[in-house]
Amino acid sequence: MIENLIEIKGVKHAYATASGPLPVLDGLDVSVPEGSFAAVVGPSGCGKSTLTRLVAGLMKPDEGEVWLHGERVRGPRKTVGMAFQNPVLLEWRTIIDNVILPLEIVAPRMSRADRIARAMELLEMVGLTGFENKRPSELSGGMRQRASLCRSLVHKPDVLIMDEPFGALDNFTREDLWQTMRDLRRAEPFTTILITHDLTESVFLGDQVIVLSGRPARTQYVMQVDLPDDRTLDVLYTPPVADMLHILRDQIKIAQGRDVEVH
Ligand SMILES: Nc1ncnc2c1ncn2[C@@H]1O[C@H](COP(=O)(O)OP(=O)(O)OP(=O)(O)O)[C@@H](O)[C@H]1O
Repeated sequence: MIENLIEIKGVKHAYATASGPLPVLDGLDVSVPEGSFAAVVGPSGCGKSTLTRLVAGLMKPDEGEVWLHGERVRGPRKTVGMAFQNPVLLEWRTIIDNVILPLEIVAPRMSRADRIARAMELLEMVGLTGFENKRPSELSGGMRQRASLCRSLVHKPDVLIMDEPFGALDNFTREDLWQTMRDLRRAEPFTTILITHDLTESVFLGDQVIVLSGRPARTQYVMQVDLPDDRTLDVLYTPPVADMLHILRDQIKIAQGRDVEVH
Protein backbone atom coordinates (compact mmCIF):
# COMPACT_ATOMS: atom_id res chain seq x y z
CA MET A 1 0.00 0.00 0.00
CA ILE A 2 1.44 3.33 -1.10
CA GLU A 3 0.80 5.88 1.58
CA ASN A 4 -0.18 8.79 -0.66
CA LEU A 5 -1.40 7.83 -4.08
CA ILE A 6 -1.66 11.48 -5.12
CA GLU A 7 1.02 13.88 -3.95
CA ILE A 8 1.20 17.52 -5.01
CA LYS A 9 4.16 19.40 -3.60
CA GLY A 10 4.80 23.13 -3.73
CA VAL A 11 3.06 23.58 -7.08
CA LYS A 12 3.12 27.05 -8.66
CA HIS A 13 1.63 27.92 -12.00
CA ALA A 14 0.84 31.02 -14.04
CA TYR A 15 -1.08 31.15 -17.35
CA ALA A 16 0.30 33.27 -20.16
CA THR A 17 -2.38 35.82 -21.09
CA ALA A 18 -2.45 38.80 -23.45
CA SER A 19 -1.99 41.12 -20.46
CA GLY A 20 0.93 39.12 -19.01
CA PRO A 21 1.28 36.10 -16.73
CA LEU A 22 -1.73 35.28 -14.56
CA PRO A 23 -0.52 33.50 -11.39
CA VAL A 24 -3.12 30.85 -10.55
CA LEU A 25 -1.42 28.46 -8.14
CA ASP A 26 1.13 29.57 -5.60
CA GLY A 27 2.14 26.90 -3.12
CA LEU A 28 -0.27 24.04 -3.56
CA ASP A 29 0.28 20.99 -1.36
CA VAL A 30 -2.18 18.10 -1.52
CA SER A 31 -1.73 14.52 -0.26
CA VAL A 32 -4.38 11.90 -0.91
CA PRO A 33 -3.85 8.42 0.57
CA GLU A 34 -4.64 5.40 -1.58
CA GLY A 35 -8.37 4.66 -1.62
CA SER A 36 -9.35 7.91 0.04
CA PHE A 37 -11.50 10.80 -1.13
CA ALA A 38 -10.29 14.41 -1.15
CA ALA A 39 -12.83 17.16 -1.71
CA VAL A 40 -11.39 20.49 -2.83
CA VAL A 41 -13.27 23.72 -2.21
CA GLY A 42 -12.30 27.35 -2.70
CA PRO A 43 -13.49 30.67 -4.06
CA SER A 44 -14.68 30.89 -7.65
CA GLY A 45 -11.82 31.12 -10.14
CA CYS A 46 -9.10 30.30 -7.60
CA GLY A 47 -7.55 27.52 -9.67
CA LYS A 48 -9.45 24.34 -8.74
CA SER A 49 -9.86 23.10 -12.32
CA THR A 50 -6.20 23.87 -12.97
CA LEU A 51 -5.38 21.46 -10.14
CA THR A 52 -7.38 18.68 -11.87
CA ARG A 53 -5.53 19.27 -15.17
CA LEU A 54 -2.21 18.92 -13.34
CA VAL A 55 -3.19 15.64 -11.69
CA ALA A 56 -4.54 14.30 -15.00
CA GLY A 57 -1.22 15.15 -16.64
CA LEU A 58 -2.90 17.49 -19.13
CA MET A 59 -0.51 20.31 -18.19
CA LYS A 60 2.76 20.74 -16.33
CA PRO A 61 3.27 23.15 -13.43
CA ASP A 62 5.86 25.93 -13.67
CA GLU A 63 7.26 24.81 -10.31
CA GLY A 64 6.73 21.96 -7.89
CA GLU A 65 5.88 18.31 -8.38
CA VAL A 66 2.84 16.13 -9.00
CA TRP A 67 3.18 12.43 -8.15
CA LEU A 68 0.75 9.58 -8.82
CA HIS A 69 1.44 6.11 -7.49
CA GLY A 70 5.04 7.02 -6.63
CA GLU A 71 5.77 8.26 -10.17
CA ARG A 72 6.22 11.83 -11.31
CA VAL A 73 3.33 12.89 -13.61
CA ARG A 74 4.73 13.95 -16.99
CA GLY A 75 1.74 13.36 -19.28
CA PRO A 76 -1.79 11.92 -19.48
CA ARG A 77 -2.29 8.42 -18.03
CA LYS A 78 -4.67 5.57 -18.66
CA THR A 79 -5.12 4.96 -14.96
CA VAL A 80 -7.02 8.21 -14.44
CA GLY A 81 -10.78 8.59 -14.90
CA MET A 82 -12.46 11.99 -15.23
CA ALA A 83 -16.02 13.22 -14.69
CA PHE A 84 -17.26 16.75 -15.35
CA GLN A 85 -20.35 18.87 -14.70
CA ASN A 86 -21.48 18.35 -18.29
CA PRO A 87 -21.39 14.58 -18.90
CA VAL A 88 -20.73 14.96 -22.69
CA LEU A 89 -22.20 11.61 -23.68
CA LEU A 90 -22.16 10.89 -27.42
CA GLU A 91 -25.73 11.11 -28.75
CA TRP A 92 -25.08 8.75 -31.66
CA ARG A 93 -24.11 5.98 -29.23
CA THR A 94 -26.40 4.12 -26.85
CA ILE A 95 -25.75 4.40 -23.11
CA ILE A 96 -23.90 1.09 -23.01
CA ASP A 97 -21.75 2.08 -25.99
CA ASN A 98 -20.94 5.36 -24.26
CA VAL A 99 -19.93 3.53 -21.10
CA ILE A 100 -17.59 1.09 -22.87
CA LEU A 101 -15.82 3.88 -24.78
CA PRO A 102 -12.74 4.08 -22.47
CA LEU A 103 -12.28 0.29 -22.79
CA GLU A 104 -12.10 0.62 -26.57
CA ILE A 105 -9.13 2.94 -26.06
CA VAL A 106 -7.44 1.46 -22.98
CA ALA A 107 -8.17 -2.26 -23.55
CA PRO A 108 -8.39 -2.70 -27.35
CA ARG A 109 -7.95 -6.49 -27.08
CA MET A 110 -10.82 -6.99 -24.62
CA SER A 111 -13.78 -8.68 -26.34
CA ARG A 112 -16.98 -6.74 -26.87
CA ALA A 113 -18.82 -9.27 -24.69
CA ASP A 114 -16.41 -8.63 -21.81
CA ARG A 115 -16.67 -4.87 -22.25
CA ILE A 116 -20.46 -5.07 -22.20
CA ALA A 117 -20.40 -7.34 -19.12
CA ARG A 118 -18.15 -4.89 -17.26
CA ALA A 119 -20.33 -1.90 -18.24
CA MET A 120 -23.53 -3.70 -17.27
CA GLU A 121 -22.07 -4.43 -13.83
CA LEU A 122 -21.54 -0.71 -13.27
CA LEU A 123 -24.89 0.30 -14.76
CA GLU A 124 -26.55 -2.06 -12.32
CA MET A 125 -24.65 -0.53 -9.39
CA VAL A 126 -25.92 2.95 -10.29
CA GLY A 127 -29.50 1.79 -10.96
CA LEU A 128 -29.48 2.10 -14.77
CA THR A 129 -30.23 -1.51 -15.70
CA GLY A 130 -32.82 -1.41 -18.49
CA PHE A 131 -31.54 1.91 -19.89
CA GLU A 132 -28.45 0.50 -21.61
CA ASN A 133 -29.93 0.71 -25.11
CA LYS A 134 -31.35 4.22 -24.73
CA ARG A 135 -29.76 7.31 -26.25
CA PRO A 136 -28.38 9.96 -23.85
CA SER A 137 -31.19 12.42 -24.73
CA GLU A 138 -33.75 9.88 -23.50
CA LEU A 139 -32.34 10.06 -19.95
CA SER A 140 -32.75 12.70 -17.23
CA GLY A 141 -29.77 14.84 -16.18
CA GLY A 142 -29.21 12.70 -13.09
CA MET A 143 -29.31 9.50 -15.12
CA ARG A 144 -26.87 10.92 -17.65
CA GLN A 145 -24.51 11.81 -14.81
CA ARG A 146 -24.82 8.24 -13.47
CA ALA A 147 -23.95 6.89 -16.92
CA SER A 148 -21.02 9.30 -17.08
CA LEU A 149 -19.75 8.03 -13.71
CA CYS A 150 -19.90 4.48 -15.08
CA ARG A 151 -17.91 5.59 -18.11
CA SER A 152 -15.29 7.22 -15.85
CA LEU A 153 -14.89 4.01 -13.84
CA VAL A 154 -15.32 1.30 -16.49
CA HIS A 155 -11.56 0.81 -17.01
CA LYS A 156 -10.97 0.60 -13.23
CA PRO A 157 -8.84 3.72 -12.94
CA ASP A 158 -6.69 4.17 -9.82
CA VAL A 159 -7.67 7.78 -9.66
CA LEU A 160 -11.00 9.46 -10.32
CA ILE A 161 -10.95 13.20 -10.87
CA MET A 162 -14.31 14.90 -10.68
CA ASP A 163 -14.83 18.57 -11.49
CA GLU A 164 -18.23 19.71 -10.18
CA PRO A 165 -19.98 16.55 -11.44
CA PHE A 166 -23.18 17.21 -9.51
CA GLY A 167 -23.23 21.00 -9.91
CA ALA A 168 -26.00 21.14 -12.51
CA LEU A 169 -28.38 18.75 -10.72
CA ASP A 170 -31.33 19.58 -8.44
CA ASN A 171 -30.83 18.99 -4.70
CA PHE A 172 -32.66 15.67 -4.45
CA THR A 173 -30.92 14.19 -7.48
CA ARG A 174 -27.60 15.44 -6.13
CA GLU A 175 -28.19 13.71 -2.78
CA ASP A 176 -29.05 10.49 -4.63
CA LEU A 177 -25.81 10.74 -6.57
CA TRP A 178 -23.81 11.30 -3.36
CA GLN A 179 -25.15 7.99 -2.08
CA THR A 180 -24.37 6.31 -5.40
CA MET A 181 -20.81 7.61 -5.17
CA ARG A 182 -20.49 6.27 -1.64
CA ASP A 183 -21.73 2.83 -2.77
CA LEU A 184 -19.45 2.75 -5.82
CA ARG A 185 -16.44 3.47 -3.65
CA ARG A 186 -17.33 0.69 -1.28
CA ALA A 187 -17.78 -1.76 -4.17
CA GLU A 188 -14.58 -0.80 -6.03
CA PRO A 189 -12.15 1.37 -4.06
CA PHE A 190 -10.47 4.17 -6.01
CA THR A 191 -8.72 7.36 -5.00
CA THR A 192 -10.70 10.51 -5.70
CA ILE A 193 -10.24 14.24 -6.06
CA LEU A 194 -13.57 16.05 -6.20
CA ILE A 195 -13.83 19.75 -7.00
CA THR A 196 -17.01 21.21 -5.59
CA HIS A 197 -18.67 24.46 -4.53
CA ASP A 198 -20.93 22.58 -2.13
CA LEU A 199 -19.57 22.33 1.43
CA THR A 200 -22.21 19.77 2.47
CA GLU A 201 -21.21 17.59 -0.47
CA SER A 202 -17.54 17.94 0.48
CA VAL A 203 -18.23 16.69 4.01
CA PHE A 204 -20.62 13.90 2.97
CA LEU A 205 -18.24 12.47 0.38
CA GLY A 206 -14.79 13.47 1.60
CA ASP A 207 -12.31 11.82 3.90
CA GLN A 208 -10.62 15.19 3.85
CA VAL A 209 -11.71 18.63 2.68
CA ILE A 210 -9.01 20.89 1.27
CA VAL A 211 -9.75 24.61 1.24
CA LEU A 212 -7.82 26.63 -1.33
CA SER A 213 -7.13 30.32 -0.83
CA GLY A 214 -8.22 32.95 -3.34
CA ARG A 215 -6.19 33.23 -6.53
CA PRO A 216 -3.30 32.57 -6.71
CA ALA A 217 -4.32 29.52 -4.72
CA ARG A 218 -2.36 27.83 -2.00
CA THR A 219 -3.51 25.12 0.37
CA GLN A 220 -5.13 27.21 3.08
CA TYR A 221 -6.75 24.61 5.31
CA VAL A 222 -7.18 20.83 5.46
CA MET A 223 -10.00 19.23 7.43
CA GLN A 224 -10.05 15.51 8.18
CA VAL A 225 -13.64 14.28 8.06
CA ASP A 226 -13.99 11.76 10.83
CA LEU A 227 -17.30 10.13 9.91
CA PRO A 228 -18.15 6.46 9.28
CA ASP A 229 -17.55 5.15 5.72
CA ASP A 230 -21.14 3.95 5.56
CA ARG A 231 -22.50 7.38 6.45
CA THR A 232 -26.11 8.13 5.49
CA LEU A 233 -27.68 11.49 4.71
CA ASP A 234 -28.88 11.67 8.35
CA VAL A 235 -25.31 12.35 9.43
CA LEU A 236 -25.63 15.76 7.79
CA TYR A 237 -28.06 16.83 10.52
CA THR A 238 -25.77 15.96 13.45
CA PRO A 239 -23.79 18.45 15.60
CA PRO A 240 -20.30 17.29 14.47
CA VAL A 241 -21.23 17.95 10.83
CA ALA A 242 -22.75 21.33 11.72
CA ASP A 243 -19.43 22.22 13.40
CA MET A 244 -17.44 21.09 10.36
CA LEU A 245 -19.63 23.12 8.00
CA HIS A 246 -19.25 26.14 10.24
CA ILE A 247 -15.46 25.91 10.17
CA LEU A 248 -15.42 25.38 6.39
CA ARG A 249 -17.70 28.35 5.79
CA ASP A 250 -15.37 30.53 7.85
CA GLN A 251 -12.40 29.21 5.88
CA ILE A 252 -14.12 30.09 2.60
CA LYS A 253 -14.77 33.60 3.90
CA ILE A 254 -11.07 33.91 4.79
CA ALA A 255 -10.19 32.63 1.29
CA GLN A 256 -12.47 35.31 -0.18
CA GLY A 257 -10.71 37.95 1.92
CA ARG A 258 -13.83 38.62 4.00
CA ASP A 259 -13.89 39.22 7.78
CA VAL A 260 -14.67 36.26 9.98
CA GLU A 261 -16.33 36.61 13.40
CA VAL A 262 -14.55 34.66 16.11
CA HIS A 263 -16.94 31.97 17.41
N1 LIG B 1 -5.80 28.15 -20.38
C1 LIG B 1 -5.92 29.27 -19.68
N2 LIG B 1 -5.31 30.41 -20.09
C2 LIG B 1 -5.41 31.55 -19.37
N3 LIG B 1 -6.10 31.66 -18.20
C3 LIG B 1 -6.72 30.58 -17.76
C4 LIG B 1 -6.67 29.32 -18.46
N4 LIG B 1 -7.39 28.41 -17.76
C5 LIG B 1 -7.86 29.05 -16.67
N5 LIG B 1 -7.47 30.35 -16.66
C6 LIG B 1 -7.74 31.34 -15.62
O1 LIG B 1 -7.15 30.86 -14.42
C7 LIG B 1 -7.98 31.11 -13.29
C8 LIG B 1 -8.25 29.82 -12.58
O2 LIG B 1 -9.05 29.00 -13.43
P1 LIG B 1 -9.66 27.60 -12.93
O3 LIG B 1 -10.61 27.16 -13.98
O4 LIG B 1 -8.55 26.70 -12.54
O5 LIG B 1 -10.45 28.07 -11.61
P2 LIG B 1 -11.64 27.38 -10.80
O6 LIG B 1 -11.31 27.59 -9.36
O7 LIG B 1 -11.83 25.99 -11.28
O8 LIG B 1 -12.87 28.26 -11.24
P3 LIG B 1 -14.46 28.07 -10.93
O9 LIG B 1 -14.58 28.01 -9.45
O10 LIG B 1 -15.06 29.31 -11.50
O11 LIG B 1 -14.85 26.81 -11.63
C9 LIG B 1 -9.22 31.81 -13.83
O12 LIG B 1 -9.06 33.20 -13.63
C10 LIG B 1 -9.22 31.48 -15.31
O13 LIG B 1 -9.80 32.52 -16.05
